[in-house]
Amino acid sequence: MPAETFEFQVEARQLLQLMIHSVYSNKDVFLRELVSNASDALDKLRLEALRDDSLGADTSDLHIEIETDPEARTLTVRDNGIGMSYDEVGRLIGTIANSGTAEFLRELREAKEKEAGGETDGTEGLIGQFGVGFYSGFMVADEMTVVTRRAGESQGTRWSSRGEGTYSLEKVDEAPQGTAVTLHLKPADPEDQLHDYTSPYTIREIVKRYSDFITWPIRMAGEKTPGDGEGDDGAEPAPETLNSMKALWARPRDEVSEDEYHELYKHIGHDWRPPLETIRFQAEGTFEYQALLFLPEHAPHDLFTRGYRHGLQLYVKRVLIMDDCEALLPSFLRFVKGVVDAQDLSLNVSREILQQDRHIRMIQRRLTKKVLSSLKDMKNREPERFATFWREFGTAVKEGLVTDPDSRDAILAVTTLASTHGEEPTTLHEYVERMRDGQDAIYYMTGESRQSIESSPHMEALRARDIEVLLLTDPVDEVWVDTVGEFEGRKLRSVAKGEVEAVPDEKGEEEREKQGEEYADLLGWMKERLSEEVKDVRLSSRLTTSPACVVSDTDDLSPALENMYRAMGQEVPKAKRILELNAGHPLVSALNRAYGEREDRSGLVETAELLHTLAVLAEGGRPEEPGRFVRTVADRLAATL
Ligand SMILES: Nc1ncnc2c1ncn2[C@@H]1O[C@H](COP(=O)(O)OP(=O)(O)OP(=O)(O)O)[C@@H](O)[C@H]1O
Repeated sequence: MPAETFEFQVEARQLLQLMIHSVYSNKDVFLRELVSNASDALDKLRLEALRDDSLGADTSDLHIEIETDPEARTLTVRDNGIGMSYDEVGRLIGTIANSGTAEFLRELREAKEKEAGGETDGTEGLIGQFGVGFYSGFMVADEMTVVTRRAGESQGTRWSSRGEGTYSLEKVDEAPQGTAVTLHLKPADPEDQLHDYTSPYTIREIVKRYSDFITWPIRMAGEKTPGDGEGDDGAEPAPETLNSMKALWARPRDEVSEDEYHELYKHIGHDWRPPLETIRFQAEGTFEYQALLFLPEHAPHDLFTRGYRHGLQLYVKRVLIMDDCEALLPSFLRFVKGVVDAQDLSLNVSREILQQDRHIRMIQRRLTKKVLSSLKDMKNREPERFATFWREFGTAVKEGLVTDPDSRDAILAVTTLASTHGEEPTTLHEYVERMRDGQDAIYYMTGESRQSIESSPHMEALRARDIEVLLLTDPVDEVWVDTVGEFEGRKLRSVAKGEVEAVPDEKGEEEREKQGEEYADLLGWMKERLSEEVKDVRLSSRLTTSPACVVSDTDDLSPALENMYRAMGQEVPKAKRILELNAGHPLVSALNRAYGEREDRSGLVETAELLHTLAVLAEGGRPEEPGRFVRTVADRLAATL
């Protein structure tokens, strides 16, 4: 079959351009990327062969091979791993399958826009910290060729491109199992950090620096020593293994450098940035295992989508037996990357069995504890770094308050929340320490944003009495405050639910009683008139400036929670709310007066309804009939002119 020419997908073309005209200072990392792909391909083959005996693949000597040819100026990275079928090559190499890459391009565009807008945050730094897999080969090569054959298939595929918008694909008969990527190297240019990648010395250095931990042998053909005479220079010198293949988690701690951990993280986490935190852990005794965990610095964009692939790599005595093993960590820690290497598990254990396994559950508990205690340490020692972590992953961690009662206290110890106390977030413990004498509850309010909560009428009384309120804006906050209920013996109370007693005030109480009598008739009448919308109308102890607000009964779901359950497909009856009036507001006192003086109260019905709608609007809700509300207000305003 003749070679066919195809165009790269638009994003892939953008990326190629970026690579070719790269201002990327460290070009050496292309080799790390190709070796990382080769290592993944070997892992995949071994896992597939383990599951499927009929695969017909050769797994006898899985390895990576680097071959250089100084005369032809080529470098080849070859593996005898899973390989790719004809269709896969087109799909995986011609397009950008990796969401992280698409995200990178988006960030890059934004940085460029900023740059154009005169902001200094340039693109150079961003490119400088990025590795983009296969395409990074074009930083050092003006042509790349891939010859690959998928394990178990008979025909191979040849892909080649000069990185200029098109690539060619053809089927080939003779191809060894696995993948060989050949780079036709650009001339070396040390000034541009373009080293001579045909030099064994350079290759040795780069592999040692970036890929030493790779668990497969990375071999390089031995250097031919100049023949010392006739006949003996034809023998192939033995290949040299460049990496130690030593699992980092099995090496003594003081022998592993920070950089080595970071390189491993980039490989398994498919991230181009170093991790925020590295956590090492070792369990001895009857069930031995080692764990090496990483907390990323940035949340992936799909962290909250259903199909998010998470989990750690599970090794048994240095052999990877499962990728994305979800059973090792609870779902609220799904962003954690890393490796667990256990001594006594069966090599072909299935996911289903793992979910039930007692030892795995034990590992999960220990790892969860360890991650949470590391977070507490980070919070105490490096508050800024912790703030970065919490901004990215706090929402996910708070899910654990609901789903994992055993971890609740440890999560509460690091949960930081916005509060009216100041700009800095606070823990619940710090809140309790600041509580005023006589204050018996921890007050919070949920809403869409800090601003909308702060301007809500529910906050007025607490502000007047100088009581701190937690400002909760994550949807998950609605749920955990309900589940957790109390902290250090203090109830968590919504300022938008039930009666707010803030600091009991004797004089206020007396006055309220007297007012209650004065308003009793109006309140009864309004309750009847508005019975479709509210279950009660009462005077408020929480308003100082707004005329009215709506609140929920202590045990009712808040409107946001109702909506959340509905969005999840659950049937929830609409809980009627309570309308509270501010007797100190001229509109309310005038309405009471008019109510007492007038025989015909039909004109007052509209005012009662308006008051209710204003209360709904004030907390960010929507009137039932916005059009009617607008007409009524407009008519009333017109009448005042
Ligand atoms: N040596 C190889 N053997 C088999 N498949 C490969 C090989 N190299 C690349 N691929 C396939 O091509 C895909 C794209 O590779 P690329 O390096 O561009 O991105 P990636 O490895 O998925 O992401 P990242 O580089 O961020 O880890 C890989 O996911 C893999 O499926």
